[in-house]
Amino acid sequence: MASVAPNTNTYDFAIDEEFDPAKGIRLDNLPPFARRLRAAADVVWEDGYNQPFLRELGNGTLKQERFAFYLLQDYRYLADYAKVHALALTKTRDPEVMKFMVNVQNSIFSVESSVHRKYMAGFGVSESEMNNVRQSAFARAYTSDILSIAYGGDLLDILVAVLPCAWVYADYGQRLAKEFADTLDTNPFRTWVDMYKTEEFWQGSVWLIEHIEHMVQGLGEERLQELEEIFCNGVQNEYMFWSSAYDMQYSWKPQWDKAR
Ligand SMILES: Cc1ncc(C[n+]2csc(CCO)c2C)c(N)n1
Repeated sequence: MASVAPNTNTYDFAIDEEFDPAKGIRLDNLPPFARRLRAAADVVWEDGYNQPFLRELGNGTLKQERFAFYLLQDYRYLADYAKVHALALTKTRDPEVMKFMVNVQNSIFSVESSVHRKYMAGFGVSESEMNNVRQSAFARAYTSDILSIAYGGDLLDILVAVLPCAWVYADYGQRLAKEFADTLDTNPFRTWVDMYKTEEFWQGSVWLIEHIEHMVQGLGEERLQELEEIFCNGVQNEYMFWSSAYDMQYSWKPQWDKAR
């Protein structure tokens, strides 16, 4: 059996500390609403980092077929994530927000999905197989959620809905790089960790956190709770995306996988 490391607390997130604007937004220096979101999602967030998929990805023992399942689902996910940003662009006339949305779309097609394509080519999976993958129930639930928010919600809803994607990945990427620093050189998943651990990826979250923080000023508690719900749901979807890939499960119940 693959060795599973004990729960390691590599996260600097300090829930009680005051935000110091002079330091800028960092994983250990979050403004109030971001801290509220992070605290509300904490149990799922930590379970996510400690789940088998991430443990084994970190120590290099994750089975290739589980990683390939994940990448195929993720490749499709990325296309929908780009569409969410395209829709967000239609909800604003603020050039800075519009530019961010364009940059994310560009980064998906030029940076992120090229890492996916490289891994898949190494696994002998063709582009046409990648484009015709059967979407899992868990992946569909996630993309349906964010797409419905993008179609029906306002800009703030969308920023909060896409924040878990950016923030969870930057956080886990940085933590994995730190925790498994000694063995990363020979880890087959190193390219993946290297991509998400970068400052550039974290800056995407910083941008979102800053704008969300600004936009929630003066909003009532009911609206803040709605946003918290969107965020926590996203973090849960991130968790299930990995755990269902680990189980290579397409349907809500594994025994339904073969029924179609
Ligand atoms: C299920 C899933 N959730 C989040 C990401 C990470 N991610 C997707 S797009 C983007 C920002 C711009 O490239 C980031 C960080 C992923 N790959 N798959």
